[in-house]
Amino acid sequence: MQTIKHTFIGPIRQAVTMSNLPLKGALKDEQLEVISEACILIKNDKIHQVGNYWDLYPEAQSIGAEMVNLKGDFVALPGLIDCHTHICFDGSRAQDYAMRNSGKSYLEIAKAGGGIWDTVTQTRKAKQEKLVHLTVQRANRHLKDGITTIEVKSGYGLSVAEELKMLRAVNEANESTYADLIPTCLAAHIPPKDFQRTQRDYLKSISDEVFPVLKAEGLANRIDAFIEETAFTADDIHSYFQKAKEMGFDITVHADQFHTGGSQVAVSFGAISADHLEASTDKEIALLAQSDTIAVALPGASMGLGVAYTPARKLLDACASLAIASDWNPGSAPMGDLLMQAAVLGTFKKLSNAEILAAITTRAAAALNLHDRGQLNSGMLADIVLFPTADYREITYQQGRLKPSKVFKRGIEV
Ligand SMILES: N=CN[C@@H](CCC(=O)O)C(=O)O
Repeated sequence: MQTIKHTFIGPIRQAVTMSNLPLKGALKDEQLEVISEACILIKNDKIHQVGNYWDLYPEAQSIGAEMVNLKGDFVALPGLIDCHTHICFDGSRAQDYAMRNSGKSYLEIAKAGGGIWDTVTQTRKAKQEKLVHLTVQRANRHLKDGITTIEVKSGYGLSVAEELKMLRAVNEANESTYADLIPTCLAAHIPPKDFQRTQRDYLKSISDEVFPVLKAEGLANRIDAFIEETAFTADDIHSYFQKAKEMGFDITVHADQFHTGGSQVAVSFGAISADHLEASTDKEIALLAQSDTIAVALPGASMGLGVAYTPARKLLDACASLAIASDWNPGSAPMGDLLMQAAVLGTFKKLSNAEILAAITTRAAAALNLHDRGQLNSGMLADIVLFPTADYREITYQQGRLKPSKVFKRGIEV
């Protein structure tokens, strides 16, 4: 028989539940549900109740809940969610960064054989155990920052064996960190330079030989592709995505990073999300807004490359859904600080607190097709972050410098 454990956290000056918000469109801070003098009662790994501290205190005591008595002011948010990362990699691209800062563009470096291919070379040399270790280290750094769910892409393997090595490493890493790692197969990152036949032949080898293993071993439910000049065209990807859909995978797309075209592919395949969108124009914004595909802004890539931010304000005003992710990777986004990047995007694109916080909680959960997290609500996973402040607005105001003092993952303080 399973033992039941209750945990009672409080008093919390403000619990920002992120509940009852629309999935799409602009949000105002007044739409946030903020419970003052709040508490959270946890039952095993789930939230049992969120309410007033004094109302729930007697019940918590009577059922013998473990009391987490908070001293001082705290704001509670649902565990943050980073819905786009590439944290499974080996090596550094400090050299690329210096080259970019001295005038070479990301695409020029890629065309000259550097960029993503450089990381592929270094990641292929690493043993699976080393990738597990590096991924766990990075995931734990994120966890300290309050990020309890982290999507992790492959895409630095680019062969049947190496892509599987990466995805097995991500799954193994998931066993060694409290954070939940959500693996995505990005074998369609760029065409591998050492594959002797056509790009379509390469994609066919992945869909024939990798997709069935992903299903059989439960390694990933998500298939991603980079639609770009130096990567794959809409035509290249058509049968690849069709096969992925037939097999029941969720689709996500690296879209409109430098040139448009990717978001059209994402919408036509009913992708869960279209990520990047720095180059999206009004046409792509309208397309995304009319679809169920979530737009994911990656401000860390804009900062890493020194290019324009995703038109987040326009997307929200057009009634698209917007998530924000760190894109943490060794090339375009080496910083990996989700909260800082989301807050800064907010200042440049005039986003409300509600829009920024929804983009890294409930809307980010939707971008991963996860419906059990992202809100402080009965029945949701007990993924909870406590920031040492009395006013939730301090979290974005301090632009990432205010770090959580306590993080709970599935009811356990980590
Ligand atoms: N744009 C393509 N992929 C990654 C960058 C990966 C890299 O540069 O290593 C991104 O999401 O930004």
